[in-house]
Amino acid sequence: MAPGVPVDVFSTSGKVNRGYSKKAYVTFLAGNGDYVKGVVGLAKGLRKVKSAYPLVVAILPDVPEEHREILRSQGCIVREIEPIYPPENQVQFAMAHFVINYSKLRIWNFEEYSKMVYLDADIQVYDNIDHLLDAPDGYFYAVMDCFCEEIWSHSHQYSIGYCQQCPDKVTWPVEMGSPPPWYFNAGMFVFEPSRLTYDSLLETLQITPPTPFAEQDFLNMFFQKVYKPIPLVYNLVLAMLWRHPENVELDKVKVVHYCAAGSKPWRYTGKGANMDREDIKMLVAKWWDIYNDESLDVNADQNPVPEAGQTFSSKPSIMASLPDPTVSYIPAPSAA
Ligand SMILES: O=c1ccn([C@@H]2O[C@H](COP(=O)(O)OP(=O)(O)O[C@H]3O[C@H](CO)[C@H](O)[C@H](O)[C@H]3O)[C@@H](O)[C@H]2O)c(=O)[nH]1
Ligand SMILES: O[C@H]1[C@H](O)[C@@H](O)[C@H](O)[C@@H](O)[C@H]1O
Repeated sequence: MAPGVPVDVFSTSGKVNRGYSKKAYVTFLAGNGDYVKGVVGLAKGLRKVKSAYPLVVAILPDVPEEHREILRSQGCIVREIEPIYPPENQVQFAMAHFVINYSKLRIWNFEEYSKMVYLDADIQVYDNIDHLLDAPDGYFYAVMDCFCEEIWSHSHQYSIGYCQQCPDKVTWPVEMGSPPPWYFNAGMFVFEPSRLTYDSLLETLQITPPTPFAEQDFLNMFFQKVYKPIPLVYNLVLAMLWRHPENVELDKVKVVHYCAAGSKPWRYTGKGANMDREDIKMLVAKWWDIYNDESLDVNADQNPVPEAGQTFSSKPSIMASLPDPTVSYIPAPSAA
């Protein structure tokens, strides 16, 4: 199969899943801010699509007990993890708000699970995707990213207008060598926890300079050889709606990633570039329908779901101790 062509995960002739098979979804939560709402929404979304697997929440120590209790009452398995930082004195090279995401690497240590689907807290699942947990072992499955938003302005791709979503529109200049490897968005991926991989990830991180998209760049580099792109219905990065509408069939999308600036449903005001689009308004309303649906609560009468508009401090306390970026970014290894 040509590289970069999303695979049908069931027809792949890779290694077959064997052995014990405890499987789960996993997400990540840091700080005492409002991302807990995202996790609550996700837990309810998974319940709505009748997922057969639990949602594990890997939380940093700065998540308050009150929020942990909200998650437990929503049926989540709460697992505290220690933060991971990139090598000392180099945090200023990553985008400050993404540095905390290196901690996601701890989920490779959840060895009691044979396979997991990782989902960011700003993701919602609108269709059952349990079948991803039956994909052949030995690969890292994720959806290819789009380089067209300004947040990519540090990259060569952005500067020449190249995007892997439409590689024939602006082709990769021959004088720049081979085109960069396929690059995935790390808000959603399918992986196998493993102590060996975990140790190797942490060791490699120690000798890898941080880059703008933090763990996302790092995972792209680390799993480059075993990466299998899967169709974008498994992680619709919202910018695809206005950057590559020809690639999107919205009614078929199973997983929506509210990662575009201003699109987090629980912070959505309608202001900002593209935020007044009808499709965005519809997707934000769809997220709220699930979040507010009391029939999806585990114990509807005992559930302290945060109220809409409830205020939270927005910066994880662990990040408060990190310096803001002061120097220009090192381009990502595989996105540069
Ligand atoms: O205060 C915070 C900030 C982030 N998060 C967690 O970290 C995830 C990623 O953060 P954002 O959703 O704010 O960022 P993006 O969606 O823009 O992030 C994208 O780029 C990041 C680069 O670090 C990661 O790879 C991430 O998975 C990918 O979707 C969140 O969903 C959430 O699970 C928190 O819990 N609290
Ligand atoms: O990989 C990046 C990252 O996830 C950003 O946070 C998001 O805003 C971009 O759209 C995406 O391309």
